[in-house]
Amino acid sequence: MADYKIAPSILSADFARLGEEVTAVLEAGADIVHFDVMDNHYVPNLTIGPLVCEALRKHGITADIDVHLMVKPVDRIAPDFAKAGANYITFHPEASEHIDRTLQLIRDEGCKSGLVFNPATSLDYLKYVIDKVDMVLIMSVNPGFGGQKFIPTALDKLREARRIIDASGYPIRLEIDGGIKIDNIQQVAMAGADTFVAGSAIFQSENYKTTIGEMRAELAKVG
Ligand SMILES: O=C(CO)[C@H](O)[C@H](O)COP(=O)(O)O
Repeated sequence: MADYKIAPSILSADFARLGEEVTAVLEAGADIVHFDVMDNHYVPNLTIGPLVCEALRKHGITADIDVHLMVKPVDRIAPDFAKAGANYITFHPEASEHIDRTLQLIRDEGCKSGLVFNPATSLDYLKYVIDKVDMVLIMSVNPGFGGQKFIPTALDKLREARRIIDASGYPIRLEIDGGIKIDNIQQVAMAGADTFVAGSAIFQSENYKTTIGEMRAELAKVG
């Protein structure tokens, strides 16, 4: 089977019990912690910052933390997340003044860097910086809120991103985020995704282990 990773988005967790919630999804079989950062400027919502990332590390979370920055500007805050224990830091190209510089800044801070593509954002942004990218994140909803419906045009974009990544020869992960459920995870894997962000589908389910197990069973059908 391909190296699939399931990344619960803590946006849908119970924030009053965040440490316990993250521990619970990891014990239930999740691979990566997806950490959504919103600034009420680039997106119309406000969430959490580096202090919370650091608190998760202090709580004993050792899994990779994948910080998705929905903030503008990017360069001022990215190093703070590196210091707080992030492993991946991804950002939206429209939110950075100098995309190449921001990617390099994240790598210089010791993290893996990535670009996030909104439903209407072209993958052209990848062309001249692909050597500095460790993750491509395709948004299958408009960013800002959990629990939205999957936008089907993301499937074509995933296929295009998969072609670009494979042609580049770089070991870049291809992540999908927004409206991912047990009943569509197989389809997005077939379109080329290898990393699956799921917020409401996991955190609003009765049993995290059963839900993650069912997601893995769907992925196993892809091979
Ligand atoms: O980045 C996000 C929203 O901007 C969230 O990660 C995403 O929407 C996950 O939530 P759900 O799985 O409930 O759609």
